[in-house]
Amino acid sequence: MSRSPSLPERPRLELDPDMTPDERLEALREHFKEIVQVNEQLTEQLDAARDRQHDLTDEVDQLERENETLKTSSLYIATAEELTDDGVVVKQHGNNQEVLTEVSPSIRDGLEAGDRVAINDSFGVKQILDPETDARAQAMQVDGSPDVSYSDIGGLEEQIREVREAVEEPLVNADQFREVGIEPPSGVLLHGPPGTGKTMLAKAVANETDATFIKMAGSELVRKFIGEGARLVRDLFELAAEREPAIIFIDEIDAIAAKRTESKTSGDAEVQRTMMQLLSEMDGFDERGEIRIIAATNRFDMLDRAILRPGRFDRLIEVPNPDREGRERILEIHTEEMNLDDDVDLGAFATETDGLSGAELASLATEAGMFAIRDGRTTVQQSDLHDALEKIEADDDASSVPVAFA
Ligand SMILES: Nc1ncnc2c1ncn2[C@@H]1O[C@H](COP(=O)(O)OP(=O)(O)OP(=O)(O)O)[C@@H](O)[C@H]1O
Repeated sequence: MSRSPSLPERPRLELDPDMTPDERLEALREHFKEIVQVNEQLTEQLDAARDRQHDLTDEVDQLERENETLKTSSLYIATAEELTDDGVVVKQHGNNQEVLTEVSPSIRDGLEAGDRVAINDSFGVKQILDPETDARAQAMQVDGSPDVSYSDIGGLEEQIREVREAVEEPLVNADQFREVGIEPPSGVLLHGPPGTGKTMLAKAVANETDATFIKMAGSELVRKFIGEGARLVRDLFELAAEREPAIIFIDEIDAIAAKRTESKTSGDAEVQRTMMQLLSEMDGFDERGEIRIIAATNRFDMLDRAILRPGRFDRLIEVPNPDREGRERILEIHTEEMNLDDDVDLGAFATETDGLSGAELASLATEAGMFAIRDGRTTVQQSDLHDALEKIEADDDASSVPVAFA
């Protein structure tokens, strides 16, 4: 560091009593000149000192910022598992270490079990992570106990049987598979038109096996989390390992596993990376314990065949639109809580709803209820069902105007 220059000497005025008035005046002028000179030198030094001070302040700011970054980067991510009178039980991500730690009252007030938190080296909770800024939390929907059961699903008996065999059995009777010496299917792919109950099937199997349901939507990975897809897929499997038994559900898998196109845009490269990560997670799946993986797609034709190879999504289950009996059962399920007039014949009505999906039948039931309310009634009549069907078909026609494929 450079040393600051020493201050100029203070000029001295030496007046001799024998001096003539002219000589005294001359001496005073000389002294004045010296003072002005020293003043100039001091002003220059002061300016230089100010510049230096400025530089040093910048340097201090910079160091403070670096210090902050160093401090924050040494925080670890954990989940607050349980709030007790003695403190908070946190589980660190990555190594699953659980510790009981103390937390300041200000943080404690806003903390809830299940929150993701940042902890320091000594496990002190430093901050609650804002779910809005947490891509992992945004990209994954985690449900400890989904409230869908097999009996809520209409018309998919064969599909339920297959899902139970491929997903539920290996989770519940892992020993039996081991003893017989066969590997259960790695991944199950549900394919079929929109709104036919694919998500319901995955949730129901999680519910039935007391597994955590973790959903990730392929389309969001490529639209919302550009550049983070591969990392989020890794996080997905990591989270499942933390929460096992777990069902990973990847909806709209076609968004990340579509056939390779000729174009080599950076977007494609990113999607490729995400898919490669998914494949490598699935290939290393055997050691993963009680985790099963289910994916769904409405665009089976678009899928890259690489994901269908043995050891990956090797059990395909088609989930079609419901047949007449299926539609009747779905209508029964969705009108169960409704006040239906005695004249309502769901069996007959089901015949008229050919081509409707489960989701459309569910909203048809709600619409019928709305027609009854509009008419000032508290019971739903057969005519309300017909009106609702007309409305749904009209909405359908309006929305089937061709749109550019995104
Ligand atoms: N088979 C069914 N039985 C009862 N309800 C159904 C059925 N299929 C769909 N539904 C109703 O439609 C809603 C949407 O269904 P779900 O999300 O499971 O469809 P999906 O096949 O996953 O659709 P998408 O392919 O659009 O994601 C359900 O919440 C339910 O109300």
